[in-house]
Amino acid sequence: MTFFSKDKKSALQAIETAQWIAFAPVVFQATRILRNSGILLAVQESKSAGLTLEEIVEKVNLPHYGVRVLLESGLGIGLVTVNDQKYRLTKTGHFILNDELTKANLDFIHDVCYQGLFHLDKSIENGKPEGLKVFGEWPTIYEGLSQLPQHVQKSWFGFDHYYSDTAFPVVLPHVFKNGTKKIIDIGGNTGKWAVACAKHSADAQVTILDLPGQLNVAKAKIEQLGFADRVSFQAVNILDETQQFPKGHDAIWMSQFLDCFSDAEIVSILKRCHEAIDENGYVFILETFWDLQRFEASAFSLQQTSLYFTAMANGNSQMYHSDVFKKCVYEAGFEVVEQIDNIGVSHTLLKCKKRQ
Ligand SMILES: C[S@@+](CC[C@H](N)C(=O)[O-])C[C@H]1O[C@@H](n2cnc3c(N)ncnc32)[C@H](O)[C@@H]1O
Repeated sequence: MTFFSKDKKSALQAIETAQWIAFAPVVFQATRILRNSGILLAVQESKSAGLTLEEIVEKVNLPHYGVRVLLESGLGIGLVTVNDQKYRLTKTGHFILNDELTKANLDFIHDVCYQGLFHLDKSIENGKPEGLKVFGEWPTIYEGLSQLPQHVQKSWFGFDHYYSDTAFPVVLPHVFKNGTKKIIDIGGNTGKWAVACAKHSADAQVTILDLPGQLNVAKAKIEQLGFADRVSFQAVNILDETQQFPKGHDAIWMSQFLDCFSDAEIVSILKRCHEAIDENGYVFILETFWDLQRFEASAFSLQQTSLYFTAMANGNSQMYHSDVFKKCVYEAGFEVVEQIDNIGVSHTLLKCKKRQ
């Protein structure tokens, strides 16, 4: 990984970046409103002809002053250009408007994180998600997930599913290639992986472990899709170390799950996986590691996502560096026998076996 080993900016670029940081919340909110108000869409639809300020005001039905300040902000941000008083969309404006990844990230940051991030300093000091109190009094966001306001849930799931959805089809053949039939899915959430397994293999049997609130959602979905005879459920709070995992399964699957826990908690969970699985069993871990990304922008996104865990989720977990994570895998008694990088948007699959 060479992304972060050099200071690549000139002094001029550096002071410019410093201003982007100083004004980051303004840039963020102006961009969001330019998108949501229909201003960027109107400019996009005008194609190369472009639109004047007055024409945009007419199309979006907002005050002249408001549209003017937003468009001028959009010029500085680089979302639009202006020539002969006509505004046109830039490439960045195009991605803000049309790119699904950008939409998932932007909505997640606004709806789930924005207000709570004000408490990041206290979260760091206390090791607790102090920002979560903007939504309610839960120890972690996971206990509150099914009770969050509808639009917050929508953005949380939109973010979570955007990343895992693209990875699941790629990893299914790897998980099933050794004759795997019975799988435990820890942190199975809405049951997406269980459904994908049931569709992929007629023999697949999945046991979903999750908090009770999430299991209710998963159960309803699995029944609706007609897979109730292939999927079973066990309510657990994984942080309760006395709770053991069911035995007699070929594999344990954890996707975007262990990043919800601290280093010590990951070791504890994996040790219980070690007890539950026999010598020939595998533990499959699907994770996003910031040091294993192809693009600097992906590493950046994951590094910043870590602070969602700090301020909003649980105060002690993150998107890990793969070295830190693999140390936990080793400490729990496993070795990584296969590693597949660059799956979906940004995932790595770790296939782990008990160490001899
Ligand atoms: C980020 S989601 C991952 C969902 C899914 N595996 C995927 O790949 O999209 C994390 C899941 O872990 C569950 N979880 C978090 N803390 C937990 C706990 N203490 N005990 C059991 N499950 C927990 C959450 O309820 C949620 O379903």
